[in-house]
Amino acid sequence: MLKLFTSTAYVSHHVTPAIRIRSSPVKSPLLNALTQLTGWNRSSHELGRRAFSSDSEGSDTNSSAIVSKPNLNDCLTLLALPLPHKPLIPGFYMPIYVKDPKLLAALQECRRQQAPYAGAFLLKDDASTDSSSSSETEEILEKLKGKELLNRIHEIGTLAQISSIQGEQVILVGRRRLKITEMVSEDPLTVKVDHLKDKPYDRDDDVIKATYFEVMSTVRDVLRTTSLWRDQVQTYTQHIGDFNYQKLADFGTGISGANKHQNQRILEELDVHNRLDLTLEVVKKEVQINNIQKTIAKTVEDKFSGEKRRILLKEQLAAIKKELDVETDSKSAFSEKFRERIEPNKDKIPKHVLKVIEEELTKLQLLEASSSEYDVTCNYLDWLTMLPWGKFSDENFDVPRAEKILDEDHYGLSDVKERILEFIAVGGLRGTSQGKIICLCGPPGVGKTSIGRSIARALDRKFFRFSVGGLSDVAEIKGHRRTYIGAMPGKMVQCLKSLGTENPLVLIDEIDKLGVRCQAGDPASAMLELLDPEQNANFLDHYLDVTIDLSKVLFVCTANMIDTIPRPLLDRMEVITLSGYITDEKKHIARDYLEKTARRDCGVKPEQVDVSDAALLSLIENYCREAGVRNLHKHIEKIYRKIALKLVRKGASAQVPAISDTKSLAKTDLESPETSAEESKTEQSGAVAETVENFMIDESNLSDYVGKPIFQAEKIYEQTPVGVVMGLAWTSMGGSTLYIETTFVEEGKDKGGLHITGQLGDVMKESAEIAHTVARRIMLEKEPKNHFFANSKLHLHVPAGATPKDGPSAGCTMITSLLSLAMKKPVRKDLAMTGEVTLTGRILPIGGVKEKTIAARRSQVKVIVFPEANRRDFEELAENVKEGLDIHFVDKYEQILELAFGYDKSVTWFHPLRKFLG
Ligand SMILES: Nc1ncnc2c1ncn2[C@@H]1O[C@H](COP(=O)(O)OP(=O)(O)OP(=O)(O)O)[C@@H](O)[C@H]1O
Repeated sequence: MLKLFTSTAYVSHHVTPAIRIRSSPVKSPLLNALTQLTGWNRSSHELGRRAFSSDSEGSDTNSSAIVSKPNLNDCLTLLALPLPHKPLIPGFYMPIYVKDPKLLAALQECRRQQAPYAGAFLLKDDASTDSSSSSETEEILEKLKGKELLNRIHEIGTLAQISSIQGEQVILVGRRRLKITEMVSEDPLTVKVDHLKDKPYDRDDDVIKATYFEVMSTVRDVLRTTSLWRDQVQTYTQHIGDFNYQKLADFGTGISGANKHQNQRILEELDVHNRLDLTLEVVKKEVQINNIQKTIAKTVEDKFSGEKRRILLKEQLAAIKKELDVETDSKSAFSEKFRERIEPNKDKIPKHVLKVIEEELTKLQLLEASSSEYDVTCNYLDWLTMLPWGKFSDENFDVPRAEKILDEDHYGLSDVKERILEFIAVGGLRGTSQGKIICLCGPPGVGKTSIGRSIARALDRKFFRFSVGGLSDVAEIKGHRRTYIGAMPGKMVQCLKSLGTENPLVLIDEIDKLGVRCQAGDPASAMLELLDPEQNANFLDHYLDVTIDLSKVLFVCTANMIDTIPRPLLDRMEVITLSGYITDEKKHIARDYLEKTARRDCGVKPEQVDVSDAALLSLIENYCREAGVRNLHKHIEKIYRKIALKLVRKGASAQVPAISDTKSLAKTDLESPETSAEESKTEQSGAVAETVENFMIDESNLSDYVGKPIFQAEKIYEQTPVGVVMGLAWTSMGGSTLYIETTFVEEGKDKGGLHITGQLGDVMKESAEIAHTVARRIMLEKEPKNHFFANSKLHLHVPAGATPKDGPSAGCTMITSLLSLAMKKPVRKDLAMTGEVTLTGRILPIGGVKEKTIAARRSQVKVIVFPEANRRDFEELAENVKEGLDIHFVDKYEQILELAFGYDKSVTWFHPLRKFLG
């Protein structure tokens, strides 16, 4: 029996509830017809002609095996069966459900009378009903009878063989095309029909042939994708006959997913070529749908396999990470890590911190691992648990050891060292050195930072340095709030984390250059909170959000001047001044420290270079006059670099040991001069030493190494001319000498006046005016007839004109310069002076006594005049600074007159003054 599973075909594309048959596919193997179909090509055309040459009548003959009785042509009056969803294509099965008992009985009667045929007609769409609702369509079918039904069905349909009737289910097999001609009876609807014949066509027409081949090839494509249809081919050809043009068209339509209208249209088409065209359209669409279906299936499959692969890889990665102990991304691993960190010193962690850690750990468990909040919490916990809660390095208050360390690292600075030792001694007695902020103040390069490092070494504390020069963002000190993206804790928390102890020595560099209050906050207040011993036991970093105890931290600040340090900060500091080095000190530092470091850094052996004392002196005097030694260090390095190059060029490098050897040698030099001397002696005695080149650097060839001298002598005049006096000034770079020059411009009755130049600040300008008034008064007192000041226009200048200057301390120098001009007498040789003067001629104290003394020595000054009030400052100076100087302390200007001009016995009005001075 023929079994074509139209229902299965519909299931794949159209779910048709009315057709509820579920038959199992035919299990017979692929037969020749399939082979023929799938292997069909143009070369087998002849075969094709033979196979498909039979016409529809012929096919009827072929199919007589199943439709043996009666002759189909006799079936002209038939029961009309309405089909709700699809017309019946000839050659295909269709199960239908007949609920009308009358119709069912009539159908059974037909079967019994050996004329098992009926007409199957597609129900037309009704505009008033929703054709898509199959249940409604069935209801309508039940109600429609007679004429009404006739009007609702298409007049062209199919002669259907009633294959079987089981209960309500009737299985029909399409045989031929029919057309209703008239109604015979109403219930059940019986009609008269004409059997339709295809229009005649030319089988050898190229176009129809080509269309046929195209339909064939497309059907083959459809069959390739659906194995089910392959079986249908076999069955179809077996029972209906080979594929002629018409049958191929019907077969293509039957297996396609075309809708009922397309199917009906093809059914009604009697022109074979047109029918083939229409079939081609629907099978092509079928191929397209199949392709889309394949793509969708593949995408879904890929997606599934990709996702599965990802999960698998993730699991593998987690396992590998766990194995390598780098498991960090899972919640439990993180929590475990944080717990492991806090567990050993849980008792030392402050309670409030421990509480926050626990809270955050609980929160971590509730968060989604992919959320940003999760990352923030992890980072926060990382910081909290990494801090050295309750960890301290043991402090060392051994004063002799500290003294040794300080001496080892720095030459001189005895007063500074003494202050530091006092500090350590106090710390030893108290058992702690906290609660103090040391501020090392002095010009650049005097060793403030390196002293800070030495203090840390002496106390056995860890060292951390951060510069606050120009810092204006408070977040640098106090951290960002955690809500900001990329938030970080402040410098202090970073310091504690990196050092791992709660009591390091923190060097805050350039505190005098702290940024000003701005939008980002007031850095001075933040610094105060950080440094103040009263406040810093509960320092609150914005990021950490829990208070931390910084009272154990020893803060050392450095500054170039104290004037710009915020007052509240300065108040809490213990200022230690480093005022710069005199030539002699610089010489020692250069010899014992800088030369050794430079030698080590350049890989030169001690016996290869000899820098003479005179060369060093010239270097200090003519190249590196500043208070510190950083520039001197650079110049010495320059010399050694040039020597290294010369050595290499001359091939001496062959004898110079490898860099690492020289480094270790140089290091030994630094650590123990005696050992290095011995070593070098031994080497000198060896064969290598004989070949080593020796460079001698003295005053004469110094410029070959460091270029032309930068400084001319500060001393412009051997003997200061009339109207010129040497003053002493202080700058943040150290002390310096400066000349005050006054000259006569023009004379005229009551034309007396003073013109001032030299980039002087307001204070210094006022000072010059005061000096003019005081000088005029003194002259009037001593020589009433001298009207020099009243009638002379004068000009006062302070070189160098490009350098801005200010301050009152040049007052006495200006008066002396004016008087020298008035008296036309130069002041005594080698004299320098400093001191503020009041209008009544009193001398007020000045600052920078040490720097000024050092500057005076540098300019070969022998006699210095200081205010009486500065006597103590001077007496505190080291002996080597004071040595060989003739210092005079004055509190009235008249005393300076005697010192400056007393050498000239012709000035009679000095004598009473000399008596006064004793
Ligand atoms: N008394 C000294 N003995 C030995 N070396 C010294 C001495 N003073 C300074 N130095 C050396 O001079 C160099 C510069 O010192 P340092 O950097 O400490 O200066 P600073 O005062 O901190 O300068 P700045 O104010 O510019 O920061 C360092 O190499 C230091 O070792």
